[in-house]
Amino acid sequence: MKGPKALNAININHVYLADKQRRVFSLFTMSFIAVLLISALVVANFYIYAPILTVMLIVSDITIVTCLYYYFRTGMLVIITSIILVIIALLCIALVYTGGKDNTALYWLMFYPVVTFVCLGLRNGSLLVGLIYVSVLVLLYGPDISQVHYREVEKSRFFAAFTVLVLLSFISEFFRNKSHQQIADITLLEKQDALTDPLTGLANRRYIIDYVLPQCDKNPQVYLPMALLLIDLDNFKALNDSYGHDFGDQALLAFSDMLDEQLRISDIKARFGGEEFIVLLLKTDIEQASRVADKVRAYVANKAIPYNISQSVHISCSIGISDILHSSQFHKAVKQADRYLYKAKAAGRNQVMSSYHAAKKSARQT
Ligand SMILES: Nc1nc2c(ncn2[C@@H]2O[C@H](COP(=O)(O)OP(=O)(O)OP(=O)(O)O)[C@@H](O)[C@H]2O)c(=O)[nH]1
Repeated sequence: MKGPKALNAININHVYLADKQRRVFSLFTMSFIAVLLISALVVANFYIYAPILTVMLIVSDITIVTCLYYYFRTGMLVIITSIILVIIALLCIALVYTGGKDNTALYWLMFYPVVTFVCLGLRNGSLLVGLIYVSVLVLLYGPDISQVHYREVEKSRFFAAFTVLVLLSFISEFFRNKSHQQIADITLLEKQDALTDPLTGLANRRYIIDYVLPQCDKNPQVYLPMALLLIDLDNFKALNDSYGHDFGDQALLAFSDMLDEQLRISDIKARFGGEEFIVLLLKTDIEQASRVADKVRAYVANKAIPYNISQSVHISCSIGISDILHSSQFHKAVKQADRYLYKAKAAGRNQVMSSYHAAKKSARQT
């Protein structure tokens, strides 16, 4: 069995969108509380705090609100969250330096690791939490530069509690992130499975209906005009009867490789069922598609498929072509291509039939 090579377009954006919503919601909740607290600090302690700290608090408030405004305009979640959390980290460090109101600064730090891991994830969160952890460690136990002196017992109790909190926040984010990734992987695999032919790894009918046509509707300039090739392997029953069902499977696999070898990566190749395939040639008209189909037909007919060490087998295919000028024409186009395919079979198989071939034939006759 081959991998789902044709299905790169499948995405699981909804899984990532849910995670983004979680982060956005956390960012706004955190920012709302931060702005409220900072404003309350400014108002309540206007005469107590040093003017520099008051100015810092006001500037921080304004910067946080401006950042949120820019998030609405640009959607740059990680950068804006990082800026806001750096501002809050600097404020926390300044609070520890000054002691805050009645030396309560250390208590406010307790929120920081939880909020930072939730909003920024494991990697960026670890950087910022590490920064604040080291800064506070230096302020409390390093050179005596702080404006306040915390009691030894207060410092050691704070550090024990803070360290446990940092570790728990890290562990919980680590496992949340891991399970989120596993859910994303499983969702992607399930989605690919549902849209893939298990034998050839090509797309299936559902992929065309559920993915290609809606995409074609959204971005017609990328897809249209589109040519539809309905391809059926010739005398496949006889091949199965002569060489066995396993070799029949091998021939289907070899045929899907031939499609890959002959067509562009951007062309959509799907197994429609049994020994019938559909190829959608993007931005291709009937004349170009007829040439491509002739090339594929000749290639398939000439390529030998090894049966055993001494023997190989040739297969052939018949192709009917139609064109699609709007995604709504798909089902009609399949029926039209099927009519041409029937003509190709009736004309002796190993043939391509399309309106272009029909026009050429009648031009030759006149
Ligand atoms: N090995 C194998 N055979 C399959 C598979 N799917 C369908 N078939 C066989 O393909 C054969 C198709 O036979 P028919 O529909 O009579 O067509 P045909 O023999 O190719 O004849 P024409 O299409 O008229 O050239 C059937 O015998 C199916 O059993 C598959 O996945 N593997």
